Amino acid sequence: MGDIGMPTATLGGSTETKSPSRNKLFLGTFIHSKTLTELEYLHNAAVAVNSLGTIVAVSPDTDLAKAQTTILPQLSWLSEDTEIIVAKPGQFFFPGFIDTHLHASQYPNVGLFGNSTLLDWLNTYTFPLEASLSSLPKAQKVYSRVIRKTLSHGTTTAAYYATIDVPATNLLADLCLSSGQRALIGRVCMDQLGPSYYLDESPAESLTKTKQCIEHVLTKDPKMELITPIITPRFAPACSAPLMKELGQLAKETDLPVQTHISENKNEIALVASLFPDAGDSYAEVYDMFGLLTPKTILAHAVHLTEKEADLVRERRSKVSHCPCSNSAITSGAARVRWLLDKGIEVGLGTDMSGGYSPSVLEAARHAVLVSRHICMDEGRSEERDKLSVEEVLYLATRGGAKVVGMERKIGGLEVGMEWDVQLVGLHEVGDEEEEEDGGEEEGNVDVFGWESWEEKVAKWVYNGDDRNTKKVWVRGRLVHERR
Ligand SMILES: Nc1nc2[nH]cnc2c(=O)[nH]1
Ligand SMILES: [Zn+2]
Repeated sequence: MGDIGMPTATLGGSTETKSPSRNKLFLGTFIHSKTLTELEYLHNAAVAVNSLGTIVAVSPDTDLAKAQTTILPQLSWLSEDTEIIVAKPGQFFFPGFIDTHLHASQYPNVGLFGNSTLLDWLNTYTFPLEASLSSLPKAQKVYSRVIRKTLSHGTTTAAYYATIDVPATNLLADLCLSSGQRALIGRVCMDQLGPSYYLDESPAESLTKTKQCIEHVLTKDPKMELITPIITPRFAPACSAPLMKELGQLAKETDLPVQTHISENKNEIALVASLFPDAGDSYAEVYDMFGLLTPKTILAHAVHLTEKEADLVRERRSKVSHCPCSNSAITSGAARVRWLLDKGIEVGLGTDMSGGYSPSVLEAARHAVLVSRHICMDEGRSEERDKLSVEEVLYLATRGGAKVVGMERKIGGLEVGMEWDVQLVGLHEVGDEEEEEDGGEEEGNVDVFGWESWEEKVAKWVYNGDDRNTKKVWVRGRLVHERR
């Protein structure tokens, strides 16, 4: 595929992902998930990241002087060639968030959903906006902004839906490349249910256009170092059987990931049952019939799955993106995350903008905590373990998300061999006169008084933090956001 024929002065193409950068040494406190329930805290530690963005050393109890006499010689790095980044007291490095489900094209509509529910929300708010992004200047404006906004909230990897439009979808891929955000990019496939002005004309056309977008990404980032194409049947009601069959076949041939929605809303489920009577009232079975339940399939929502469906999802090793903000906003229901996890299904978090009202994975994490508490209350259960903890939702936002997008060996944690996709988080320490002279804006919403444990600081961040606490963000070792 060639270029898209519009002003793309900011686009860097494949060279961006390979641009030489310096070796870096990070010093300070590092926090990441050790297990689903446990965070690991490394204080006064040093992490060395090579010029390719890969972590090559993690050394606890190492200050700058020690790092200079131990780590750097071991790596044959010269001090003067190494960039040193030191976290201030109270700051900590944390893996970048992985948003396993969001619609880049819907970003202008965040917060706009009124009292709608899924099917009328799609017709009233969503399809008209998505269709309008066939205007490339408009797509450029929206996509540039959504990338900047999500990076500023610490999202280093995003599984994006674009629209049905090929040039605009390719533009989103180009902009992620030039901005340095790791992304899965999906052209939306839909050949039924939508309005006549926003539909693929036929299964064949949908397949051809999907292949064009895949080819575009593979031309720009042949090794999929930063961008991965993802096959994206919108959801079963919007895809004919022949289209889903073609897409299932494509997934098999290419071994690419797949993303779609499942069991989000009760009317949607009834619609699927009426459209696909052969699936025996099983939404999951519809996807399975067409080869779309693969180990690389991301299923957004899974709110109303039956026991049998969840078992099928587990058997196929497909993954679930939990989108609590969206499920509350458009009143879809409460997904039973503990139940999914107990079954052995991998779960990550999704903002699902703009069904979800916020670009922040941190917001999704705290909302996941609250939804899990509502599930306890609704079912009249009081078992502590039904509730998701701060540690658990941070796992879902990082390591869990990495498993959902199939990148658990690369991202989500801070081990040697992983890539440096990291955010530097800073909380406001009360009494820091210098900061108080800021006038408040940069202090953010989290006040730390000095007597909190690190576990308490992290909990305060999860419940009250926002983008003001995200001071810097790196992807593959490249600084992609800095709060000034
Ligand atoms: N939340 C959500 N669910 C969907 N189901 C089909 N399309 C969509 C969408 O754009 N958002
Ligand atoms: Zn969605």
